[in-house]
Amino acid sequence: MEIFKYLEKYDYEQVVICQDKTSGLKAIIAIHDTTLGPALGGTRMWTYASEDAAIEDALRLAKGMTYKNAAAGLNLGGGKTVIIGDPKKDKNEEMFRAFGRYVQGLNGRYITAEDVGTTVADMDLIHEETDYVTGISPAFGSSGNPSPVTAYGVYVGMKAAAKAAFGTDSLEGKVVAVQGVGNVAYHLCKHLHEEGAQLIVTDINKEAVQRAVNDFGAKAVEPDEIYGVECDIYAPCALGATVNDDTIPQFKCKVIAGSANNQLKEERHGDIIDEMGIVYAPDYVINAGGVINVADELYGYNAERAMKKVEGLYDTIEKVIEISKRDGIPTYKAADRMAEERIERMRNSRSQFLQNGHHILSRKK
Ligand SMILES: NC(=O)C1=CN([C@@H]2O[C@H](COP(=O)(O)OP(=O)(O)OC[C@H]3O[C@@H](n4cnc5c(N)ncnc54)[C@H](O)[C@@H]3O)[C@@H](O)[C@H]2O)C=CC1
Ligand SMILES: CC(C)CC(=O)C(=O)O
Repeated sequence: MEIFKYLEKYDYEQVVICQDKTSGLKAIIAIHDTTLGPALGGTRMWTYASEDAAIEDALRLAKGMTYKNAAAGLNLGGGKTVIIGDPKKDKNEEMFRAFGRYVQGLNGRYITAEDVGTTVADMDLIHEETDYVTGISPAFGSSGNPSPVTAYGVYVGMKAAAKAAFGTDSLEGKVVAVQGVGNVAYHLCKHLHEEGAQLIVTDINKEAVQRAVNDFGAKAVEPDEIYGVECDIYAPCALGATVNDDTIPQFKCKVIAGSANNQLKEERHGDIIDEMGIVYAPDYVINAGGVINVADELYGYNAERAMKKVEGLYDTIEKVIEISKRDGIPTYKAADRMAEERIERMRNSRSQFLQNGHHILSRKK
């Protein structure tokens, strides 16, 4: 990968490569844009096919966080970390402590949290080395695992998308095909089941599938069958890029709304599904519940306040759909426009000199 060419193309600020031989830590912290504030985004631990694939994932996810935080109205920029390794086998205490020291070294430019493959316990270890970590144990006055809150945000956002597609936001009787029934999707399935939706689920983890079958009466299908099942809504809740040239011709859904980051393999796939009349709830808008929740910790965590903001994702999805209709553009472009406009407004807003302790004047005292 020609890294500087890529960084320049999408205007990244910084990439930190972290290595700690003793613990086996190999991590990439990507900071995309801090116009709105410090970069907040989770840490993913995953086995990547190559180092290039890991770097590319970190970069794509970090940029997604810039847009997610901006669209969610947070005063935060976008960043993300990937740790290369198998979260089931390769974790150790020293690894997360070593990573915590790298985060501390960035002195608040980047704040981390959970993502795929990392847990509250991992965040607690990072917290031993730095305060720039969220989603730590509630015992520390923190918000804990963001997944149930992300799931609630996806649920309300799905209802808003359903309203645009079916004329009602009721999900009773709707068939929802859920790909990946992990941390977020298990809770999503619970909300959907309670509202009377019918669930079709898949996962590469057979136990996860069985749990959804037992708890919610879901119908299980094989991983490669999920795209073509008869359903009203496809909810991608595993990894990214599942809306692509191979899957689109199989889709029978009228709505795509799920928690996965980077659902469109390429932007043109967002154009194709739009032409097919599928209502797409842009990934980084609908899955912002978790980051909204952990970001609240920066003000002193208040669960009620955070949930109120997460409920607002219904209106945000409606707004994106409105912009899409008004401007005749696909929803993914409408979301980008909304996020970019906010960043631009803040970048261009008048700045007045403030004595903030960092200016040369403060050294004169
Ligand atoms: N946890 C959170 O609060 C947030 C998560 N997200 C995104 O939502 C997605 C899910 O996150 P989590 O539930 O936390 O992760 P998770 O790791 O708990 O769940 C993902 C599930 O997908 C399954 N999976 C992986 N590849 C698959 C495939 N090819 N076919 C079927 N199943 C497959 C895994 O076995 C796992 O059960 C990720 O893309 C994540 O980045 C986004 C925002 C916040
Ligand atoms: C708290 C998080 C789950 C933030 C994040 O990394 C994300 O929303 O993808």
